[in-house]
Order: sequence, then structure tokens, then C-alpha cells
Amino acid sequence: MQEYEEVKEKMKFNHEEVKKKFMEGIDQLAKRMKKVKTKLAVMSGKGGVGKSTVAGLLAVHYGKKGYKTGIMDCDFWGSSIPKIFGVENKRPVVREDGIEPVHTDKWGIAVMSIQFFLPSPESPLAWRGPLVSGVIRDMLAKTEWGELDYLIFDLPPGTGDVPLTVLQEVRPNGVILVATPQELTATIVEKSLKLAQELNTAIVGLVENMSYYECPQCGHKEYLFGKGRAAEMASKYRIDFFLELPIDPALTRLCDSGKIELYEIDPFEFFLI
Ligand SMILES: Nc1ncnc2c1ncn2[C@@H]1O[C@H](COP(=O)(O)OP(=O)(O)OP(=O)(O)O)[C@@H](O)[C@H]1O
Repeated sequence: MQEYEEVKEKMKFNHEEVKKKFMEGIDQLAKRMKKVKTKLAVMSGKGGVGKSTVAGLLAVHYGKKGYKTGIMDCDFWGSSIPKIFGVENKRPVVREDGIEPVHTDKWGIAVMSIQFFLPSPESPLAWRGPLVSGVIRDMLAKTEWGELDYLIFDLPPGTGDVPLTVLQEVRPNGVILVATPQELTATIVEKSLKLAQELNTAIVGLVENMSYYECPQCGHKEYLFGKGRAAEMASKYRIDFFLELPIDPALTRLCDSGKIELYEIDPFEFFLI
């Protein structure tokens, strides 16, 4: 009986302790984020539209120009940032004052991902949204990015716990939406757009990925899936930067081989943030 009472006592949920830890985490996160000049979140309502590729290209755009750049992979279930940057076998250094992210070979972009803490890239992550949000918050509170000019957040698809946590707690300077020409995607992307608007986050760019294919011989642009609704959305919501990103097999190859940093085209050349 005494044993039972002891166990019961140990299992008592200490609300005050949990609340204190939570608030400490929020404070720490705010402190770290203060050292980052510009934070941009890449979002899409739909999965598989090329969100991580776009986030990667944006980080390369800044890294190549000499800005101190970081990329935070928040897409825990479909994590692909370490792979496309070829750093999946590196490991962050865990120190008492924080975790040092890994750096890419070519442009020295700082990368953080849950992937680094899993036994192997194939290990499944059977975690529910609220738990993942807690882990994201914790990782952001503990990652020592140092002074950064740009930090890019690759958010998971949808408008669930993780995008909400990042938009509310990190308060990015802007969101870049990624769509594809299909009508279904446009409708779902509009949901992300509305979520960002509700949270007073500026939409600073809209990318229609896999928009067309350009013939390497004659330069003809073939809109394989027809003209999508993204251009219309960009003008309806007065989004300053609209980009049609073509299907480029060279880009697929570089992403697959972990060499996105070697992509010679800079689709964000005219992005002015
Ligand atoms: N413009 C493009 N041209 C050629 N291949 C592309 C292009 N954009 C993306 N891809 C390829 O499409 C695949 C999916 O891209 P990516 O992983 O970026 O999508 P995602 O939206 O982040 O997916 P998820 O929702 O699963 O995280 C990758 O193999 C990538 O290399």
C-alpha cells in the first residue's frame, strides 16, 4: 500500500514545473531568434509540391551571395533538407550552451533537422502533431545559430500544429507559398495563405513550381498542366514576388545527389528581401 502511494505521488503531474519549463523554452527561443535578422517560412497546404526544394533554393540564393544563412527543417515527417544538401551523415555538436547546427560544404549554410537525431534516415517518426510542435520549439530554443542574416523555415504541408507553432512563436518576417499548376493545389494553398493572413504574417512570395517545361533545343515553354491559378492568386492577394519555376530534370538530379548548392540557376534573383 505504501508502495502504491509512493508511485501515485511520483506520477502526480506537476503543472507548475511544466509551465515553468514551457516559459523558459519560449524565452530562450525569443533570445535566439533576436540574433536572426530575417526569418522566412516556406509553406504549402499540399505535400510533394516541391516546398523543400524551393526552401533549399532560397537558402542557396542567400548563401551564394555571402549572407550568413540557416535553414531549419520543420518537416519532421517528410524531412528532405539534410538529403538535398548532402549533409545527412553529419551530426550537430551538442554543447552545454546549445546545439551547433551542421554546415553545408559549398556555401556554409547552417542546417538543423530532427533527422540528425534519428538512428537512420529511414527511421519512422511516429509522433503526433502536438509532440512535434514541442520538439520544434525545443530545437529552436536550443540551436545556437549565432548571428544570422537569413533563416529559412521549411514547414510541413498543411495548416496543422507545426506551421501554427512557427508562425505564432517565431513570427517570421514573411511567408513564401508554394503551389503547382493543378487546381486542387491552388485551393489548398489558399488555405495556408489565409492562415498566414489571420496570424498577420506577410505573404512575400508565391512560387508556382513545376509550372512548365522549357525545351532545351528551341526554348519553347510548354505548360504541361495548363496555366495554373497561382498568377491570378498573386495579383488577387497583391503578392509582390511571383515565380513560375519550371520542371528541370537537372534540379531533380542535384537534389537526389545532395548537391542543390551546385544548381547554377538562381530563381530568386529578383526576390528583394
Ligand atoms: N522544379 C522542379 N523540377 C524538377 N524536380 C523538382 C522540382 N521541384 C521539386 N522537384 C523534385 O520533386 C520531388 C519533391 O520535392 P520536395 O521534396 O521539395 O517536395 P515537398 O513539397 O517538400 O514534399 P513533402 O511535402 O513530402 O515534404 C523531389 O524529388 C524534387 O527533387
